[in-house]
Amino acid sequence: THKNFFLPRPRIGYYGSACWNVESIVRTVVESNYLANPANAPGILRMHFHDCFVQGCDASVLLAGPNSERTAIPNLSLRGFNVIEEAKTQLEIACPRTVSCADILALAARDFVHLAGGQWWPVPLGRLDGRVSLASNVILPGPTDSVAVQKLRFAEKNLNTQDLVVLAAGHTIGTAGCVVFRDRFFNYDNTGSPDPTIAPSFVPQIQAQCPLNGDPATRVVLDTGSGDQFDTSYLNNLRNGRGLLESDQVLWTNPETRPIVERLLGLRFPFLIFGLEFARSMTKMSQIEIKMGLDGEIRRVCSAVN
Ligand code: HEM
Ligand SMILES: [Ca+2]
Ligand SMILES: [Ca+2]
Repeated sequence: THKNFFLPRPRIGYYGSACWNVESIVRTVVESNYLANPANAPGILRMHFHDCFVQGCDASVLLAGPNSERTAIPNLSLRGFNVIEEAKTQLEIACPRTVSCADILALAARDFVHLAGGQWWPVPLGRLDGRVSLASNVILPGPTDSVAVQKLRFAEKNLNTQDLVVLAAGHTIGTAGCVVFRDRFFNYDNTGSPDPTIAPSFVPQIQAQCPLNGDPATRVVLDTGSGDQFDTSYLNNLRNGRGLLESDQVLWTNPETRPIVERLLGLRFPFLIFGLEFARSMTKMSQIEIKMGLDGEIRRVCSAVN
């Protein structure tokens, strides 16, 4: 509609001489934190997703305090807040009150994906930080959601079915806690048996890592065999019935999403190149409901409003 014409949009090179080295400062902080702990890569990628899906990409997820988004169940296992705060501290020295936490998070997610072996892409900048963060606003797709529900969550953010499949493949890195998927491997939907869509050999493998009497916080890689490489292995695992979450595996069983997985794997024409599509869909996701103009602020610290 005509209204979209006036929506402010972030752009490449937004900070210009106001903070000419913003990208290299973020990159350096990301590199040192990746070396210190590669788990920061999935941590920050997921944090960026959880930020953008709730009140837009405005760093609302970073605000601390009672009833903030951080206290909502899906956000309790977020990690890497220290990385964003470290970059912010350095940027406040180099270019005070200039670079938003929302932009830092978008850049850091891109840099971590690249360091983990994924595609690099340019990130338009100019997001402002939001002033509101409420746990009650946190509505995210869940690990037992059907494709229909996942599609709905993404459509609400103007992301299509291909974006859903491509972005879910962000699960090519990182881990999930046993509590999130254990039922699926022991007692799926109270059937007393595992989910029949799981590859038979995969069942005992996960059962051994997440025994019923074990610690529900134990973490298991989402992409078996390639948990720290940003590659297409996750998609191949779906094809082989080795998706960890139900929300992952249904992307293969569903007749609408499966052809997208096949195209990304080069099994069906027209082929899609995962790295390029991931960059494209991330560029869309990282511009959800951006605040510019009078809508927000540049925080001094990322955990609190000014
Ligand atoms: C499509 C719907 C999605 C669902 C249902 C979903 C669900 C989940 C769940 C349940 C976990 C495990 C959390 C835990 O146990 O700590 C997880 C982890 C993760 N998710 Fe998603 N997710 C979705 C989409 C995405 C998207 C779009 C991205 C990013 C592009 C993403 C990136 C990640 C990453 C990187 C991890 C690993 C986090 C870590 O190791 O710290 N997810 N997701
Ligand atoms: Ca947000
Ligand atoms: Ca992988």
